[in-house]
Amino acid sequence: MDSDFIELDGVEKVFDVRRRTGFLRRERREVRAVDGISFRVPRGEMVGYIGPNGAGKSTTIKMLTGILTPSGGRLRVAGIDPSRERTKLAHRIGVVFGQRTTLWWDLPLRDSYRLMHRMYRIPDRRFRENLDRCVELLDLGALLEVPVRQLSLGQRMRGDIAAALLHDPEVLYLDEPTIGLDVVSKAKVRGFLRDLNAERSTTVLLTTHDLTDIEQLCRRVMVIDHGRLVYDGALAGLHEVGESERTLVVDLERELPPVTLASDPSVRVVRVEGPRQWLAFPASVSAAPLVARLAADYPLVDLSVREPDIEAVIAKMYASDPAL
Ligand SMILES: Nc1ncnc2c1ncn2[C@@H]1O[C@H](COP(=O)(O)OP(=O)(O)OP(=O)(O)O)[C@@H](O)[C@H]1O
Repeated sequence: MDSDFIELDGVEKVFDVRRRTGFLRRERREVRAVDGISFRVPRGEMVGYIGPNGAGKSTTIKMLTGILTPSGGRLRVAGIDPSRERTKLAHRIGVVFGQRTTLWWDLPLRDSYRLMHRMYRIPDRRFRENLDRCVELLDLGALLEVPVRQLSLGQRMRGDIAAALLHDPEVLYLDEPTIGLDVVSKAKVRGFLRDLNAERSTTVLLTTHDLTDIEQLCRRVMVIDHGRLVYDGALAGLHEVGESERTLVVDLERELPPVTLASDPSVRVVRVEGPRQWLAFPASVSAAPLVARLAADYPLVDLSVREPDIEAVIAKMYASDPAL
């Protein structure tokens, strides 16, 4: 069905790992990196795909691009079997790996884009339009003549996202697109992805360790752990299952005793350092009314909200449901 753009049914990937255990002895071991995963992503949806280190996220993305062949199960992207028709699929997908670049290190950005223009055989007009749009929205104008190796991480990431979009892919796989970026660059990248999804209905699968990425971009999140899908639903639901907490970090005008919100007993001060206090509250609760009440009762100078980390949320999910 066309509306299900990505389809996985019982997909598995088993790696055969050989380890030296003695002078002539080798031990063979199977690593089940992906262990029977099924899900569907309709066209135009933006989905978070999260999990702890080694959970199987990159292996799934590599199977979705056709770099790896599944050991079992059925997988289709736009009706195509990625590992059998990798080249055909390449024209319809874009991939961004936050920790690696697809750009040519010694070439200016513009030359990398020219090479992609040829490689993907993008019609001239489409290439120019897409490049102009990315340059404008990702603020790349001043960077086009700069060799990639001289770009900052945030600039390089924006350059990589543009590179992945020059051929108008229908689906974009993003692996840690905001890793190591400062707050301003993160906001720029997130804003761009939101607009892209709204304007072009690009399907996006987003892997990240930053739950704020998910919160700001995805209505649906899938959690993978030990190669299995352990959650598929709204981020708020994940917080409820995991009983996770967010932290409000407030800077007061002066040192004060731990703040109290009589109307909200679920808020607890967990740390105090001079005029700075850390308040934990259930992640499923909106921060805005808490901030309003605090601002009414206390002399606030500054504040920020910290998301729980994914590992903590998943650990709590296990604690609350031993069947997992
Ligand atoms: N080529 C390979 N050969 C053997 N084992 C592998 C290979 N690639 C991945 N694995 C193993 O498969 C498991 C899943 O790895 P994967 O890279 O998919 O995890 P991940 O969720 O992307 O982790 P991270 O967040 O650390 O990137 C890990 O145990 C990893 O060691």
